[in-house]
Amino acid sequence: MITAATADTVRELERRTMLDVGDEVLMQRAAAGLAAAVAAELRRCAGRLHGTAVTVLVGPGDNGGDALFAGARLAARGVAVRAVACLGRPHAAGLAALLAAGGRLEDLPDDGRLRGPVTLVVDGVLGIGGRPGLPEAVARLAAAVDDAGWPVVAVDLPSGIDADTGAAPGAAFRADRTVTFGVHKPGHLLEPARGRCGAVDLVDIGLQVTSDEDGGWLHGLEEDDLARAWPYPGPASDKYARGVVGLDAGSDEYPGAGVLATYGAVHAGAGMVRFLGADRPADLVRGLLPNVVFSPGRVQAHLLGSGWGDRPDGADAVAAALDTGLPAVVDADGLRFLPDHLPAGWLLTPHAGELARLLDRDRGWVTADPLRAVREAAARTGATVLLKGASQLVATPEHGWVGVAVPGPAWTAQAGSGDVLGGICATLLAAGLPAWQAALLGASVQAVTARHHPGPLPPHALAERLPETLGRLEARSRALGATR
Ligand SMILES: NC(=O)C1=CN([C@@H]2O[C@H](COP(=O)(O)OP(=O)(O)OC[C@H]3O[C@@H](n4cnc5c(N)ncnc54)[C@H](OP(=O)(O)O)[C@@H]3O)[C@@H](O)[C@H]2O)[C@@H](O)CC1
Ligand SMILES: [K+]
Repeated sequence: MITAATADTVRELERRTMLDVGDEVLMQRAAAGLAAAVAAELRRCAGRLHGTAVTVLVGPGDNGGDALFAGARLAARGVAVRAVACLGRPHAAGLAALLAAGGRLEDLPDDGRLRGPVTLVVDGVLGIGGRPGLPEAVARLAAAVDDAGWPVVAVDLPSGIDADTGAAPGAAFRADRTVTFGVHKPGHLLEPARGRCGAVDLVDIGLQVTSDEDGGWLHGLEEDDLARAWPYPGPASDKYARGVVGLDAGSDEYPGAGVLATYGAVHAGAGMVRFLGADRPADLVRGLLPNVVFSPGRVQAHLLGSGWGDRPDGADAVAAALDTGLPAVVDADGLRFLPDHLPAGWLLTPHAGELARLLDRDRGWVTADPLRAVREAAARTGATVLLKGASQLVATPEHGWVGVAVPGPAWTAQAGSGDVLGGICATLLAAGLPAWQAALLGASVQAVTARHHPGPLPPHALAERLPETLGRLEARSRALGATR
């Protein structure tokens, strides 16, 4: 699990730690970790440290201070280090340390082009104190560094991104490796910023990262977390332990959504699937999946809404499902028929456009800060909300942190993926998982399956590969259990 905290929370953690150790110590710890990471990167790309040339781009704050102190450590080991002052006046003590170690300082060239030998670039322009975007001259430099193809190590985060939201609304650096300190930031987990970070190293600087009760925290699932948490059936599991799902998805106009949701539920390991939707999708499902049942009866969770279109009795169907007291997934068209308040055991699975409609906002408001949007949706509806997209976020009234599913390849963003995902999540609800966990595991298992298969695969074909993924994850969970 990757834990991330917003800039304000990080500053509070730092403030508390500084009371114990003093303010210089944290920066020296950060610089030592950064220098070690840059040295490892130099060995990887040049095979040595001595005789390599590192250009350290620095801004006016402590992010530049980290970079300058790290540069001093590298200079002391035979690396030719020059700092380029990109914004304002560089951190005084850091600059003094670099100059004393034999490094030098240059101004930002007017044309944004770096001259002289460059083995690697360190981006220490802006850190958590940075506003998103870069002044024009620095933006030109970032583009030139990108074009030149030099390896880039970012200090804390690639300058120009928004640390707290993962947005990159203007120019920003692109790193091969990002070295962060104490705790990850949301920008390391959330697209599009995540895509600019490269590999992320976390350096321990002694912050006490204990509380995750307030609203500033994110937890990013990794594949091993998914392997540990998936509810694999045991030898004694009957169909009710594995979960009986009632699917009311698809319509005569959009039958495919019903078929895809059923593929998701069946291949995620539902004990039994009752298909309770319209006739046309029911006929298609009957022809494809003979294990599905079509009569009403006992279920443990509902799926409503995928492919409903303009269904006249949509509100009645949602109200009837609420009356059962069972958990439910509400997807797509079903989201238009919600009452004012829902239980936290209900899971809403909108994409950005649907979430915007749900909150009476425009889509841009959601995409500018998906974290804020998913939190607001959970608070307003009372339900758990999975916001689908490049980063899949889960917020619930049950706790303050937001979950981020394992990221998948971009090709999974295709029509029908959400229908399959609805079926997977409904199966996990039926197996007894809380809605937030069903959402995180469901979105993650779909992403992990896609990661392990060369795509693009159509959503039903990806669903058919879920059992293979689950087999691999179960073996992994046994291996993890054995080494615990
Ligand atoms: N705190 C700690 O204990 C530790 C912190 N550590 C390190 O400190 C980093 C945070 O340092 P920081 O707070 O000094 O902020 P940082 O991002 O370097 O620069 C802010 C300056 O940039 C300016 N500015 C901002 N945006 C701009 C823009 N778009 N365009 C132009 N200018 C812009 C801004 O100007 P202003 O907002 O005042 O106008 C201000 O002058 C953190 O990421 C980590 O690396 C580690 O050492 C571990 C211990
Ligand atoms: K940076």
